[in-house]
This record gives sequence, structure tokens and C-alpha cells, in this order.
Amino acid sequence: MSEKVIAIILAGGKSSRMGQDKAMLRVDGAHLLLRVYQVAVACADNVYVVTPWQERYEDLLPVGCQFIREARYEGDDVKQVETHGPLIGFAQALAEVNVDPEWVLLLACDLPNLEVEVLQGWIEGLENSRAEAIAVLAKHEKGWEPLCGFYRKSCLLGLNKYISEGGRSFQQWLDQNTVDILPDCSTDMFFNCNTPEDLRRRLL
Ligand SMILES: Nc1nc2c(ncn2[C@@H]2O[C@H](COP(=O)(O)OP(=O)(O)OP(=O)(O)O)[C@@H](O)[C@H]2O)c(=O)[nH]1
Repeated sequence: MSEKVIAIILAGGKSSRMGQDKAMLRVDGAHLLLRVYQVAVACADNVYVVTPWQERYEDLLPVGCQFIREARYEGDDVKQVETHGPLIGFAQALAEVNVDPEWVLLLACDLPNLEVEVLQGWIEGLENSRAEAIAVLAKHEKGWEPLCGFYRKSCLLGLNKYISEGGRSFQQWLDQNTVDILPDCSTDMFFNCNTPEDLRRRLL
């Protein structure tokens, strides 16, 4: 029997390179965050959206969507909100999630090319991963693809230790641990929209 997963979607970035909230961009008629959410629902028993600004997305996502409200720092000027970055957003979400499956599908909100069938195939393969692997991810020449892949919930202990020692890099944390590699990493599912140029390319 194949593994079950929960999904966590990260939707709390500054989108500074895009110049507007990436989660709200429309691709093929639907907001990016909604597209990612729908894919996650097709793959996972429970889906959580972790964000410091839940109110922005409440009308966008179906009623009953499970939000995890991430703590944020605010200066006097509300526009100067400081986010913590994806690693801390992930750790905060993992700490909140208390449901059963041991595997978490982690997704960024800016992935316009996700394919349910590919993700489901990967989920089926999770049962073959090594017991000591904290994650199963794609790996490319430049490193891991941390924001479209699978983590064991038990990685939280080590992740919190890494963060408490000042670590903020997915790549560095993953390199310190055992990680299995996903089969067929050549898919363009990992393409993410960081800049207006990325978006233009995707919409062509
Ligand atoms: N919950 C949460 N998600 C984050 C945070 N920072 C980034 N993300 C998400 O992580 C994914 C990748 O984000 P990046 O593109 O690296 O960063 P970004 O801040 O969104 O964009 P830039 O400002 O252009 O770097 C996106 O889904 C972001 O929404 C954060 O502090 N909290």
C-alpha cells in the first residue's frame, strides 16, 4: 500500500523580485496559490497553508482551507513586515501539524507547472526510501529542490536545532542530513515564477 501524506504550502514570502504577491498571480485563469492548493488536495489527506497574512488568501481558497498563521515581526510601519524565510515557515508549520501520516509534501506557492500524476507516483515510491532519510527530494547540479518534495515529520527535531544555531538555509541543512533522491527529476514541475520575466515566459 502506498504512503499517505499531508501537504504544507508556503505562502509567506515577500515576492520582492516579482514586485507583487506571487500567490495572487493569475496563470491560466486561476491564482497561483489556488492552483497549488488544488494539486495538493488531489495528493494529500490534509492540506495546510502557512502564511503570516491569512486574511489575504481567505477569499481565494475554498471554505474550510486549513491555515497555519505564522508569527511575524512588524515594525511601526506595517509595510515593513519582516518575514522569516521559508525554512522557518516550514518549521513553524511542522510544529503545528499533529495528524498521522509521517510524510509531508512541501510546496511553494509559486509553482505553475505541478502535475498530480507525477506527485502521486512519487508518493507511491516513498515506501522505498531509506529509514534514515529525512527527506526525498529532487537534486540538480545547483543543489536540492527543497520546495517541491517530501519530508519526514520527524525531521522537526533536527530542523529546530539547526535553526536555533542560526541556520537558515535549506541547502545547508539538507546537506547535513541523509536525503533520498526522487526518480525522474527532469520534469519542468520545479519551474517557479520569481520575476515578471519568469511569468511572461510561463504565459507564452
Ligand atoms: N510561510 C512562509 N513562506 C515563505 C516565507 N518566505 C518565503 N516563503 C515562500 O517560499 C517560497 C519561495 O519563496 P522565495 O521565492 O524564495 O522568496 P520570496 O520572499 O517569496 O520572494 P523574493 O522576495 O523575490 O525572494 C514561496 O512559496 C514563498 O511564499 C516566509 O517567511 N514564510
